[in-house]
Amino acid sequence: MSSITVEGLTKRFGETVALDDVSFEVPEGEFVIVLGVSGSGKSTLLRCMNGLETPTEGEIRIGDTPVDEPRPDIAMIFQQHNIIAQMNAYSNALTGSLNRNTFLDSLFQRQSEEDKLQALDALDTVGLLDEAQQNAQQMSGGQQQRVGIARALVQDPTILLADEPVASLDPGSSQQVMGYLRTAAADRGLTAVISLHQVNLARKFGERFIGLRDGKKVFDGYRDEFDMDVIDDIYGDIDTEGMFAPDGEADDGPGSSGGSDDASTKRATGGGMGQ
Ligand SMILES: Nc1ncnc2c1ncn2[C@@H]1O[C@H](COP(=O)(O)OP(=O)(O)OP(=O)(O)O)[C@@H](O)[C@H]1O
Repeated sequence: MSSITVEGLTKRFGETVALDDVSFEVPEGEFVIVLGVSGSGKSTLLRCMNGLETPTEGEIRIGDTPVDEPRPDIAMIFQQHNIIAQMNAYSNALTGSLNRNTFLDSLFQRQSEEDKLQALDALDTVGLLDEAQQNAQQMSGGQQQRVGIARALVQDPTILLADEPVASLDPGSSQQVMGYLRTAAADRGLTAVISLHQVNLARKFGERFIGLRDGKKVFDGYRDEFDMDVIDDIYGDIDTEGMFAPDGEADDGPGSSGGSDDASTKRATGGGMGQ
């Protein structure tokens, strides 16, 4: 069972309350986007879910098992994808199998045929099979993040977490990466929790949304409830203009829901935005 339960999660760093009694459940296979301004607690939530931070109070469970350390069935994609620039896309993707192989086996690429096929399959999933032999340093930021997704898939997780995976990408690449993330999660039945700060990307690719504000959960609901009042609740007095990244001209990649992007339409027409 790869459902996620977050129960009464509080995380304090000294005097700072990064998360304040946050609870929610994510059923197996659901694709959830966490939204909030900088400092609202998104990274801390994902780091607790991945076992990288220990809750001050409360608990995270995968199925019935508490998460108290990083584990191979939970893959995490970061804003800085940390792929190895000198290695090609295939070798980078293959490092996702590190947890199943010794360091020496990995160093000399003595992984099993199954692991190697999995690396090629993961590159195919993110549209980079033809670039498998290309050095990562020659790839664009968006392609490098797609290699990061492939590496996470080779880990063979049941849970996929991504902390602002498109924060450093241009709008076109952001849409492509979100499309591939969505497709990868759907095709493999992964339970996915992705943090974002661009509202229009969230609306385009998300099905369920969790809003954090000052460490508290202020919204938890689905596309039909995620309206401008909710966006105001999450972002408060903050000017949300910059969070509506313009739509890119690049191909959206697979998985784009093509859902209406009326939030950005409202921005363009000046209607309904809380200031
Ligand atoms: N290791 C830490 N030590 C001290 N304070 C921390 C630490 N990590 C996070 N915080 C604080 O906890 C709060 C929530 O931070 P967090 O990084 O989770 O927010 P965020 O929504 O992910 O922001 P951003 O989008 O800027 O990454 C902030 O006030 C932050 O300064």
